[in-house]
Amino acid sequence: MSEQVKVSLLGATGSIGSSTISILKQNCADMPEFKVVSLTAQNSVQELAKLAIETNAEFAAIGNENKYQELKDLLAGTGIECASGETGLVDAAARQCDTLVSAITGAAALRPTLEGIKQGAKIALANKESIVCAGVLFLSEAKKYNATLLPVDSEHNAIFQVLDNHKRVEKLILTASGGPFRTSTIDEMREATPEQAISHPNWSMGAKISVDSATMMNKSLELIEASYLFNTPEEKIDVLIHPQSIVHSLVSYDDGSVLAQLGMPDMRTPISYALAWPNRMPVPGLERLDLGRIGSLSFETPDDARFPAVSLARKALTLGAWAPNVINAVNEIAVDAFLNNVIGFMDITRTTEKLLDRFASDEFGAMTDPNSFDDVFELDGLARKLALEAIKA
Ligand SMILES: NC(=O)C1=CN([C@@H]2O[C@H](COP(=O)(O)OP(=O)(O)OC[C@H]3O[C@@H](n4cnc5c(N)ncnc54)[C@H](OP(=O)(O)O)[C@@H]3O)[C@@H](O)[C@H]2O)C=CC1
Ligand SMILES: CC(=O)[C@@H](O)[C@H](O)COP(=O)(O)O
Ligand SMILES: [Mn+2]
Repeated sequence: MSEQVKVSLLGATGSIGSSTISILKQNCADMPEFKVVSLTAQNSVQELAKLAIETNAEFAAIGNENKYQELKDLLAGTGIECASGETGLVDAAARQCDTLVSAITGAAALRPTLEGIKQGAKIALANKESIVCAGVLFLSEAKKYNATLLPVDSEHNAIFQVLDNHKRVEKLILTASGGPFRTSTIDEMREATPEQAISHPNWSMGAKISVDSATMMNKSLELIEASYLFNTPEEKIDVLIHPQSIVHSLVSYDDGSVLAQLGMPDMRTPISYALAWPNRMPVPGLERLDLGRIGSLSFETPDDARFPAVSLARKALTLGAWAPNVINAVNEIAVDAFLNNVIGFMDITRTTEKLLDRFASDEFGAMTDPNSFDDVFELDGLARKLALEAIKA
């Protein structure tokens, strides 16, 4: 493989961002030659500048406008162009590249990711919130601009790797670690601190997705993500607790075959798969799976009483395309409130369910599916406003 692959990376300073940079900087035989186009961050201006210089990027954008001057100063004399604010992030995504890695947290990724789609880039999609909140519109936009969506989320990447005949699929089976409270009682979960909630047993990830794993809202978002990405109704998607996070997901077919993708819990595998697709590339420093050493893998059915988030996803998909947008927006506000010690751990899912029920009630009349991205942004804003009010009340 000698062709140069131009890559832009939204969310370069995060967990996915740093795993991606480590792949891009790998120096080994039989891998594509990568050229970094744009990098972005929200606040981590020094880290962003350092990464831009190290990777010889063309362009760096910082979301927080107050950090623009600092970024400019840090990049002075390097020839690296820079920008700030949401328009800066969108400009970063608008630069011509082959692959755009979407790794910003939350629905904030939607506008810049859509810009990458408009450029017809391959979208290595780690961010799940953008497809959850915009659903079919997001897919239609990708189709319209001939942009290929390559799932990076480990479960969806696993399914993508083993899904060979959609017509013969009986079930998609998403594995879930169960998070740090898999064996905790409800009383213990009520008292859970942010520090405990972000201590994921297997994966090292950003705070928001770590809390989502702890409530299992991550699996809720992933069920919706899988439903849209693989055009599969919720009743054909199962969730299976697998505490070791070695089997990343499974697909069962109507001839009785079940295909799974396995590997150590390390995001460099799905990231490299997306970057090299339709080929594969080596990842030399990554620990290899040794099942003999691991000995046994275990599986459990999820406990809906302690983790009601998965049922919430099913309910949302049944209600209509507006509902995943609402649960995503409310969850973002509730997770933030939990991390700032404003609400308790169990209040995260409770607030989300309460707001979903409110939007589904007569108070809002018959909710309709969004016709445009403006509709998506408007509902996202309203759900956030009402969630904040509910939390303050
Ligand atoms: N981490 C993982 O293993 C996995 C992550 N994902 C998904 O990937 C996405 C990123 O997760 P992760 O890397 O863990 O998150 P992190 O919190 O580690 O990193 C988030 C990145 O996005 C930037 N960012 C945060 N908020 C904003 C905003 N409002 N506008 C613009 N940029 C912003 C951050 O910049 P700054 O540093 O300046 O704050 C940082 O670069 C999420 O959607 C997550 O669900 C999916 C599967 C696995
Ligand atoms: C690595 C990844 O894809 C995460 O989404 C991970 O799956 C989180 O673990 P949970 O299975 O605990 O949600
Ligand atoms: Mn995942």
